[in-house]
Amino acid sequence: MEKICVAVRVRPPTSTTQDNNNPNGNHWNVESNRISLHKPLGTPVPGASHTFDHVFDQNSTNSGVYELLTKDIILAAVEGFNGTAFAYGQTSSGKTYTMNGSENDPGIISLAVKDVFQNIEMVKFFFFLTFAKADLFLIIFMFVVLVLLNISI
Ligand SMILES: Nc1ncnc2c1ncn2[C@@H]1O[C@H](COP(=O)(O)OP(=O)(O)OP(=O)(O)O)[C@@H](O)[C@H]1O
Repeated sequence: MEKICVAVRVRPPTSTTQDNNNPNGNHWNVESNRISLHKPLGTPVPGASHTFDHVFDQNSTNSGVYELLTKDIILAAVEGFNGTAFAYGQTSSGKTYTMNGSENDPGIISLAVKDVFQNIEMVKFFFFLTFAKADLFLIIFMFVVLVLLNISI
């Protein structure tokens, strides 16, 4: 993952931003990692086409955004690296929705917290396995030594 990653997420249109002439209901056209303003439909507005590291269209989900942009930051944070994920945009653009989410589509914060605890549990489990294995090895070793001592006596 790059050190800094900038992504744009298009939110579904509201009744005031709805563009009924456009099949996806808004003026924004998303192609791969490029977003362009088309107004009217099929007419790109000059100078209003930009590329980003990622562009999520209006059908994207919070978990999709999390998987692509934030999961790696969280996994690195558990290993001790610093990382930040933040949402920026005009009012009602969907920052809170993306961060907090809804019941059906939990947001970045809850997915991140879940992953942090899941990772801690996994680290604890491997830690336990490592020491349990070491203990078992020691017990078998002592048993073999005792048996050998017994035989030689
Ligand atoms: N991707 C989305 N899918 C469905 N609904 C969305 C989406 N993004 C935003 N909304 C809805 O749009 C409304 C405004 O979104 P939200 O509150 O997240 O905006 P905001 O950027 O946090 O605004 P503000 O800066 O005013 O706090 C909310 O009702 C939210 O549920």
